[in-house]
Amino acid sequence: MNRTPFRTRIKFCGLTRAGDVRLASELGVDAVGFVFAEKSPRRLKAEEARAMRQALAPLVDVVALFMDNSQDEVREVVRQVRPSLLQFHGDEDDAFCRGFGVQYLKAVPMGGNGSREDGIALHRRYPSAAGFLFDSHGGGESGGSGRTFDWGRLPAGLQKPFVLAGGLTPDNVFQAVRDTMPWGVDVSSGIEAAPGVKDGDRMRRFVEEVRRADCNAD
Ligand SMILES: O=C(O)c1ccccc1NCC(=O)[C@H](O)[C@H](O)COP(=O)(O)O
Repeated sequence: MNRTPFRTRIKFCGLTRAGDVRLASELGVDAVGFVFAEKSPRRLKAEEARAMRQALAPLVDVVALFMDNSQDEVREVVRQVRPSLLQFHGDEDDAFCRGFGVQYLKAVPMGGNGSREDGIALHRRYPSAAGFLFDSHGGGESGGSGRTFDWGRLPAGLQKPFVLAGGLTPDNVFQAVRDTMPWGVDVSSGIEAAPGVKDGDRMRRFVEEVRRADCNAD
């Protein structure tokens, strides 16, 4: 039985309820994402995220997600929530993203008819990034859309880990992992009953399907 070279990491994003945070931990996800982007229906206040952090089991990371938030807003979330990773979804540059003393992922818009991103150019633009998150939004648009993009447009020449996002569900994530072999996968809408309200059965099935893809157990 051939296996993927490593265990595909899983990030559940846009959690707003402590019970969903606890269940995500127990299902074995690697990270939960708290959204602080202003336009998001899943947006949290720093103190809400800090409180929800208490529901996390050990060995599960917190990712704080921003979209062109101010430096003060990011600093306040870092102070209160203590995320292990930041995710920047807007037009933030490398100098801004690395300015908080926390590793970061840069979200890369793959929606619209933009030209295929060049991996080398991405590394030059974001030399401090720990990795990239390729998502289905267009430039300047929010994430959490529930839409996929053409995975064949993922850039070549990437030297850093990448996370695949955008419209993943329990029904397509097996193929997404097999087709793209990402470092990790990220999901929000695909495990929801409503924006910010996660569905336990969809959460469980999503994790099972990623594990099945890793074991290549067709
Ligand atoms: O999730 C949001 O509401 C959101 C709002 C503004 C900027 C980014 C946002 N989410 C970014 C994420 O990492 C999502 O998990 C990602 O876009 C995938 O979302 P989905 O297609 O719903 O699985």
